[in-house]
Amino acid sequence: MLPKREFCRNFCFHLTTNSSVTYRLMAADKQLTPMMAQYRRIKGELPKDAILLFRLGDFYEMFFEDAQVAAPLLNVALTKRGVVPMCGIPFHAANNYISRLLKAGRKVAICEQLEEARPGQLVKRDVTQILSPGTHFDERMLAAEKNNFLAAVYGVGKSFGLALVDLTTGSFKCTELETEAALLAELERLRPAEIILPSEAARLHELLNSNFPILNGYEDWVFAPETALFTVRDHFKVASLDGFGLKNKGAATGAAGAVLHYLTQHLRRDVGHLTSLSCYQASDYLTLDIITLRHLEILEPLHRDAAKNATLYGALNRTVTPMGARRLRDWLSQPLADAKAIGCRQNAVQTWMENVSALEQFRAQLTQVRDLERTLGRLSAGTGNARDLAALRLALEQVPMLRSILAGLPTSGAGNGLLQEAEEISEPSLLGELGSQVVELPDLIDQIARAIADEPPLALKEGGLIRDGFDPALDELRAASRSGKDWIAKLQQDEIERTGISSLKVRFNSVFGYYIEVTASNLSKVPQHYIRKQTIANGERFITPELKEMEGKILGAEERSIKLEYELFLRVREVMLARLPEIQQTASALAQLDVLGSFAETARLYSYCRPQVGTENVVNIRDGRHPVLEQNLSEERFVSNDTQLDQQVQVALITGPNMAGKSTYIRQVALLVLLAHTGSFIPAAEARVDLVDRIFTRIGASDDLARGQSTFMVEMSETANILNNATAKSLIILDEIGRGTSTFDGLSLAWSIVEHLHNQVGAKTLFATHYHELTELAGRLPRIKNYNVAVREWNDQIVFLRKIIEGGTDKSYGIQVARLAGVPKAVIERAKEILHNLEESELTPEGNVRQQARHRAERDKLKKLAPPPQLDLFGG
Ligand SMILES: Nc1ncnc2c1ncn2[C@@H]1O[C@H](COP(=O)(O)OP(=O)(O)OP(=O)(O)O)[C@@H](O)[C@H]1O
Repeated sequence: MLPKREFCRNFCFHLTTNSSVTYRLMAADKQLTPMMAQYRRIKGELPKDAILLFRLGDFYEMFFEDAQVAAPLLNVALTKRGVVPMCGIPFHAANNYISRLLKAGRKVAICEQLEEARPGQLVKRDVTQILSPGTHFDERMLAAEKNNFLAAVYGVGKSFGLALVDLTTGSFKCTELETEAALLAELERLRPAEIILPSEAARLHELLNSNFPILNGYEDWVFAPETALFTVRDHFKVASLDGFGLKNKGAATGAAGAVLHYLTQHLRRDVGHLTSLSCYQASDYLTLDIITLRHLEILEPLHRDAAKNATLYGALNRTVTPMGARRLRDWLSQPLADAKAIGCRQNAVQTWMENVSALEQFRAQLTQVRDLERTLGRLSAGTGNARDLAALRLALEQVPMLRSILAGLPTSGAGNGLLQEAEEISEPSLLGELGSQVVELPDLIDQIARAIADEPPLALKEGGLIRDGFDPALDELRAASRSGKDWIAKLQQDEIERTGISSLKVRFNSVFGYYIEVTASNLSKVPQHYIRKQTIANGERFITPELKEMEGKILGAEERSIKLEYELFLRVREVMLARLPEIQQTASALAQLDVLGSFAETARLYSYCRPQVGTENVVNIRDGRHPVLEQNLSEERFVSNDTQLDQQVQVALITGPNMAGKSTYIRQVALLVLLAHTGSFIPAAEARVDLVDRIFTRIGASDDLARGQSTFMVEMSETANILNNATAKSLIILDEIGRGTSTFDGLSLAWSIVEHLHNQVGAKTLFATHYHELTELAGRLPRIKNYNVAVREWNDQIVFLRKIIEGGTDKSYGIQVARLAGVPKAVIERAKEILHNLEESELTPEGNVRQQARHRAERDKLKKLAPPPQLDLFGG
């Protein structure tokens, strides 16, 4: 017998072709074989860029261009039949291969056989799923703690509409962004797995192309607000979108409509579980631009090989469910801009910290809820199985206890005197509010408990899903099958007695069904009415008419009971779907409670404090620590530092040796300010962090060679962005501005940037620099203060104290650091010699003294100068 694949190939090509003129036959529709005509029809109805996996027996086959594209991606052989290129993948390992195609950014259409194959007849086939990178449910590609967003972007005038759908969780949201930079930052934050945009929107394509991998042009008319309005209204069955906050938001409506259209029409997906649409506004949140998101390493480390927890998210994440982890990422990358909302979260964290045993109990219980959002996503999108129903039940069973723990907490979390704004004391309790959104569903739990077996299998069509006693018809079928099996078991005993063959066995396999097996030495005793079916190495197999009759009964009953089980599963699923909005609301509330609990747990473990949050432009931190570094330092203990930015000190200039801790310190301040805006407590002894409107960072040197920008160009573009967009409410951290060019150019730029920030912008600024000359500025401008990172010199060596102290410094200790780094002794000694000469005078190319120290004279002149003009730095 041919292996199945060969059989299929011969079969299909027997129908398809028997000569090398296949391609011509394919091209003329009327001459196509029935199967190829079927293939053509199905392929013709699909999105052009989808690769069609066409089920043929135990394989999925790809033909023509699909095969040519897929074979190298899948690393399978590209073969030919006639002139038709083809390749195939085994059905049982298809998921692995499909993942590879999705990872490569392709869409995959899966065409199944809808009936048993019968030789000589065309099998019914149709597409059951079209998958794309932003719309699949493949666990191997999904990260539990990350959303898998499909995004749609639509530009109207200067605004951009952005809509996001995560099919795996049922999350659907949209917003409008006013600038390209804001759009890029939001996309960077959310990192969609796939983005659709109008095909003709050339500028948008250009803008997104270099930053985001999977962009798909989609029909322009679908984005038009009038069409989109209709699509969204139709999906939610509402007359107006005002209730979603979409009034007068053409760009957001366009994007939301397009994403729905793409899912339902292009990918033919069921989106019934997108039960709500939330429209959010950038102004509700602290603005973090793309550079800040990356450089502060909020969600992802800058360097791929960095430890996983080397991010703010990694250091803060103590959530106990994946949905909590996803929500935490959201909160950290989208800090709040409203003191009241921040106060509500702080109250919740504080309540937990004051009720630690309740917190522990709550978190232990919450663990059992697992990924309720994704369980719901799978069930409602039709990919879920009975195990998902069992998981849903387990999650819902935790609800009464979770609610009762919440109910036992004091209603107000405030009251330790740290709060600055008295009105926050009367805020409604966020814990109470979230608790009221967690819904108990005893009927549904009961229904699942009665219906679904304790440990159901993964497969839905092999039985074993439904409990005995749930459905009388199923019980009857099972009884029939069981009694048949008892009859067969008894038959073996009876036949042994009747024939005297003690080794006689009644067995079953999927090819022959039930049969009687007799070993070679006993064949002479086989009765006349046994019908020989097969000879095997050590004996023979027989059937009898009565055995076959009973087999028919058993198999019939089994087949029907499996079918019925599947129907019953679908019925229970329907019951669940009727409660979908309540369960989604419960999941969302539990995700938030998980984050609040995680904030409390981190605060408790690392002694965080509750920052006061006001509106007067003050940042005053006592004994602040870097949240990530403090958890990751193995050799040193983290040294805490203070920060004071207010009406008196607007710009803090931080000098100090290499390696002393300048960058760490300024990043730490930015992270603590950010963290305070999320409602989390922060690693400090005491803190007041007033609201800021944006956090800007200019850190580190990175080339953007892909876009043809040099290190210095990148540095200056980032600086320009800051100077053009910062306000008096912003926080800016600048690390070594000007380093990328010649000393004098760099110093001049740094000098005038600081002046501009001080005189024109008024933003709170931390400026770490190696230009000691800049410390002169503190004497000239009122709100600039010098700090340096203390070191102790000892026998020509330095000890880093990591303490930020007031005052400037004029030594870099670069040579000492070079020695610590292992630079050869001879080089170090020569460097010292050159340094000495430099300090005294200018050098010849050989490193010898040439003339008197002009440098020093210039500095002295500078010191004597009366208050600015600013360009006098190197004048004269
Ligand atoms: N407060 C601190 N407590 C303990 N260790 C610290 C502290 N601050 C910094 N460090 C350690 O010192 C190292 C160097 O710090 P950092 O990169 O901030 O120095 P830097 O002054 O910016 O150096 P450079 O000027 O060479 O860029 C950090 O990687 C960290 O391990």
